[in-house]
Amino acid sequence: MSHDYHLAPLANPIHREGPVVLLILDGYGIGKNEAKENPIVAANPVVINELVHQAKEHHLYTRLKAHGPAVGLPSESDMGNSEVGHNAFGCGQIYSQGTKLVDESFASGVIFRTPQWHQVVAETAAHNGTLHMFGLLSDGNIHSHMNQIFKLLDGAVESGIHKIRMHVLLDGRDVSPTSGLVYINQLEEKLAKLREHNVDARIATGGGRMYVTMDRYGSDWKMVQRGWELMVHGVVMPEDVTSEYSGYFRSATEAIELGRRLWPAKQDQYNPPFVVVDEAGQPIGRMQDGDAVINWNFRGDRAVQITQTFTAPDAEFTHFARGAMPRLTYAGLLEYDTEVHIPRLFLVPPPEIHHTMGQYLCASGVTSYAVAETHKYGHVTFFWNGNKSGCIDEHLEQYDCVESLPNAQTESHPEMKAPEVTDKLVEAIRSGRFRFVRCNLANPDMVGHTGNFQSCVRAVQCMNQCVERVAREVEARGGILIITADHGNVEIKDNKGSKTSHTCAPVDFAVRDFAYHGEYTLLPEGQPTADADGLGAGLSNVAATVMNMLGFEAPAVYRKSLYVPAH
Ligand SMILES: O=C(O)[C@H](O)COP(=O)(O)O
Ligand SMILES: [Mn+2]
Ligand SMILES: [Mn+2]
Repeated sequence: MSHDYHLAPLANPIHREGPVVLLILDGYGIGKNEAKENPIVAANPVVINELVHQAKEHHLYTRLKAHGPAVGLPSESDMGNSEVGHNAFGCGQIYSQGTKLVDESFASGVIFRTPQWHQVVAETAAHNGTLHMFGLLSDGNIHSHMNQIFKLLDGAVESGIHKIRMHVLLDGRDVSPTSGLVYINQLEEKLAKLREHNVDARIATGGGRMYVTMDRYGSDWKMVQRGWELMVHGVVMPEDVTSEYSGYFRSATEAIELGRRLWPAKQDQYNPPFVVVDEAGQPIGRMQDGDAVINWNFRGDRAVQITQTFTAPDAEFTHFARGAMPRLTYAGLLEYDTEVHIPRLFLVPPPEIHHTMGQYLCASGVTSYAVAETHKYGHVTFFWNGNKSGCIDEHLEQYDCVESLPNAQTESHPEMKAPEVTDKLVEAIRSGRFRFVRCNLANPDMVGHTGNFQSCVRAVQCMNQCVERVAREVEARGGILIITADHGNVEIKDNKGSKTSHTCAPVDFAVRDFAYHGEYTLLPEGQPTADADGLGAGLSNVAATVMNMLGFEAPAVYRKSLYVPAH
């Protein structure tokens, strides 16, 4: 039987003139009350603080868990991230996320019994080819994990593959900013062991993830081109070659150490690209007809473009000239886009997210609006809608995207495009056309990833101005404003720039209802929710809560609402 998406009305619904506006301050976690380590405290965002204060006074405040099992990740030590956070907001449930599904597939051995795995192995063997593997080299567990990379290597060797080339993207964004060599050393050790068993396994190319390969939402295809040239053609693009930095080295370590000496302030995420060459100066990992390629990242947003580059036919690929295309078998660790099916070949099926809030609201005739800048546009649309792009119902929904500045300008322009996103948001609220409005402001996260304390302070000050404008408009319309976040990031930094990653911090959930007459409160902080899993209030409890505010019963499959009617 098909699922009924009509929401039942709440027994005593509240009625508000204006919309319910959910403002996600991306990466704005709750940290220590210390100005020297918390840019939020240093910035003193009086409007946001006052909003939180008022919400607490009216019992319209709680804290939400935004990491670990509360968002479908394997353990309490897993920090939250935008994908799992926005999935949880948008679907009101907790699904086992990609990394967990991959771990489970390794544990059961299923991954190596799939026809897809056999295809990769068979194609490589049939052409006496090389298996190339690439992706983010760290244990950040947001896009990839070292343990999974090692298990793939073991599986390949057990399946009889005898030549492997690794193309590594240094992280420094989900792990500490210059930890790259730690992971390189671990990998080199592993590859040396494989070589002892007559497997020709080596690191062939590399570069920083935010300079090479891992673009998202089409914001900078040049990054993807750099990665393509490195991995496929064994070429460092001319703009990255100087008299001091040739781009071609005998090992990854040699390349990284030279980069560190030349640019001591550069973080791994921006590490210059390099190609490893043999004694004759020839790249050791250029891709050839009959080779196979595995992308070991499990998260989709930053894996889609490089995957398209590997797999799209000429007629469909317009982003740059790919040059001679070897015939390759390409597989993703996961399917990165479940709608367009990118890639066709993948080793572990991704989470299938059903019953999203958008499906229910559309079926119930609720109008909604979503806006963000490019860096986060897919978060508030694609991830929000259970990894589906586009509107669910174009008559009821409008999604807007404000074009981001290039990544490299985030640190020097910490306001990013927040003022422009706020313009759109305010306009949407003012239009009176939408009952539910959601917006992601990217700054606390994107600037947080630079690690620059002063930029973070400016980002938070900018957030404060944006929130002030939004609050004024929501007040004028007689609506409800909710401030929350998808995970922590900006709330802990230092003056050395050594903290660039997300955190396991909880986040605020603060409601400012401009026509409030005490009709409801929120379940107080620390109080168990009505959910059987005992996980406590988390991001996945937001959807049911918002549905109640919009005057509907939440679906039975959802985690429970935090909305507590007064009577
Ligand atoms: O991809 C990134 O930028 C980081 O690895 C994670 O950040 P996000 O989860 O906030 O997008
Ligand atoms: Mn985020
Ligand atoms: Mn982030």
